[in-house]
Amino acid sequence: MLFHVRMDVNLPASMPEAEAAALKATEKAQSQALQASGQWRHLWRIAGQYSNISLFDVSSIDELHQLLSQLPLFPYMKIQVIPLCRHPSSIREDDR
Ligand SMILES: O=C(O)C[C@H]1C=CC(=O)O1
Repeated sequence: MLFHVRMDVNLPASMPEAEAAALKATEKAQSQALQASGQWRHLWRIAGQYSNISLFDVSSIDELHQLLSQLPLFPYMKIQVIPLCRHPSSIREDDR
């Protein structure tokens, strides 16, 4: 199942820089492991914002929730999820 996910990150201004840097480093490692596993299929930065657009390929909405809620930055993100299904006119075999 494919999901389009938008994540907007909002770290509190009061968070010490070292704590923010550690959170971002852990998040990066976790996101790269999920990309390597194929569950986090694409990751793009939204230009000019501390936000990303991602494509997740998981077997259920519960798996997606589990995965997103375990991200280190989860407490500081607003997340929007759009479920995707195959478009009948798509020529891409992996669009499912
Ligand atoms: O930077 C972000 O958009 C938030 C998050 C997603 C991947 C990652 O490394 O951090």
